[in-house]
Amino acid sequence: MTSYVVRPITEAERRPARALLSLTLHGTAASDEVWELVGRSWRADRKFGAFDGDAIVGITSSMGTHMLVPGGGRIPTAMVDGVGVRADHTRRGLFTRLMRVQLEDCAARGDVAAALHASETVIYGRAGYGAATRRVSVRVRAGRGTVRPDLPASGRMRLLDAEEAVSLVPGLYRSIAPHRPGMIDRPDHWWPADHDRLVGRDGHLVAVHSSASGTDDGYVVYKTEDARTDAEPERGATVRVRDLHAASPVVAAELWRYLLGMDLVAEVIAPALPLDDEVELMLADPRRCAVTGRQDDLWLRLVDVPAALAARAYGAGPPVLVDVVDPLLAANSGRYRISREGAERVPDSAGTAGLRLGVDVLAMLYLGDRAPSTLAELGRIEVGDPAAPAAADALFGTTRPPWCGTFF
Ligand SMILES: CC(=O)SCCNC(=O)CCNC(=O)[C@H](O)C(C)(C)COP(=O)(O)OP(=O)(O)OC[C@H]1O[C@@H](n2cnc3c(N)ncnc32)[C@H](O)[C@@H]1OP(=O)(O)O
Repeated sequence: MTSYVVRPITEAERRPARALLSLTLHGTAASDEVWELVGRSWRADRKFGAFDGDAIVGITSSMGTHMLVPGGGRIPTAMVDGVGVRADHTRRGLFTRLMRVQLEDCAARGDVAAALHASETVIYGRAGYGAATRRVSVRVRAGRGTVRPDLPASGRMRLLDAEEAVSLVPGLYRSIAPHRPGMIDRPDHWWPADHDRLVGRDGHLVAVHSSASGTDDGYVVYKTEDARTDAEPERGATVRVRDLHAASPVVAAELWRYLLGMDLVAEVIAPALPLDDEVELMLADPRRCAVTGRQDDLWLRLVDVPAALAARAYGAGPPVLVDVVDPLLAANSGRYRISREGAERVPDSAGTAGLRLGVDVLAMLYLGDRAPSTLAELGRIEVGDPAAPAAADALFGTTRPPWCGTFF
């Protein structure tokens, strides 16, 4: 029986740990050229490995940042950016051990939440994560005049070279986002692997919109794939949007006008837009836009439930007593009073709980994505007071659905 050691990785183990992650995700280890950028994002800090002797066979990794919550507050958040166990060591409890060590480390650092994009939906619920934001994928048939001609055209678009794309976009992202719950600050070391590498080595392009007064107010990172063949020379290219942020819907429309109006382009695919995205409202013929998918996006784990509940704002609704159950981080389990004025922990003897729910389910309603009443009807929340689900809907509901808008 193998006895594994779970511990922080050392500086020298960074590259093998990254190669392991790639292996578990069926990718290939970074070449020296790619590692030059990826390595800058892959710090030893906040990484835990599971070791079989000297060999690293499991990894979990995160970066520290802040996430916007309803009401405009920001909570310290761990962006969990890499989890994997080597195929010949799975189903022996290594993931379970790695999650526990990572969450304890997050709690010790003062992270109020941890967040990730899951490769599969069945994995993270057992560690207390819940799907907290969703995204839609759209495909728009391209062509000039696709964007409504009456939409006011303003400012201009310009294409950046790779060097400008590396130096300009981080500041532009900071000036435009985050503006809705679920969005995060992008740490400095997020950029080398997830932006610089794409624009420098992977053929992604960046187009920036500036207003009539010359202020940059939107950008899109995209890649084109030429689909023309000898048999189908008229077939246009596909444009894949990687990252699009705009200071207003009018600026977003200008970015779409640019993408859809490029020569030799047949379609534009954007795989990670907010649930309430307005692309079809920008089009002369809304049916040129097909929603091709809708799925979970950010999975959230409330590490410090009292701090998380206190950090967000609540809508107008009668107060509700909520019992939270957290088998992994037991300090979170207990009774909370949520009201328009805020949230506070109360003794278990204080009244009767209106709702009782797991910490994973709390994550699903924390940013406003899911209505407590729906989760109660589907048996995910126990109801102690029949008036509580509607009251919780009013308290937790937000005007716009949450969205992350950053892949990590
Ligand atoms: C943020 C990100 O990085 S997302 C990327 C996540 N990584 C991957 O998808 C890479 C491929 N998969 C893997 O590396 C591994 O299978 C992991 C990390 C998902 C799971 O690692 P393991 O060490 O096998 O998990 P562990 O043995 O702790 O399993 C715990 C429980 O989860 C279950 N489980 C684990 N993975 C899966 C899965 N993919 N599907 C269904 N159940 C699973 C196990 O059966 C076990 O259940 P039990 O407690 O009822 O017995």
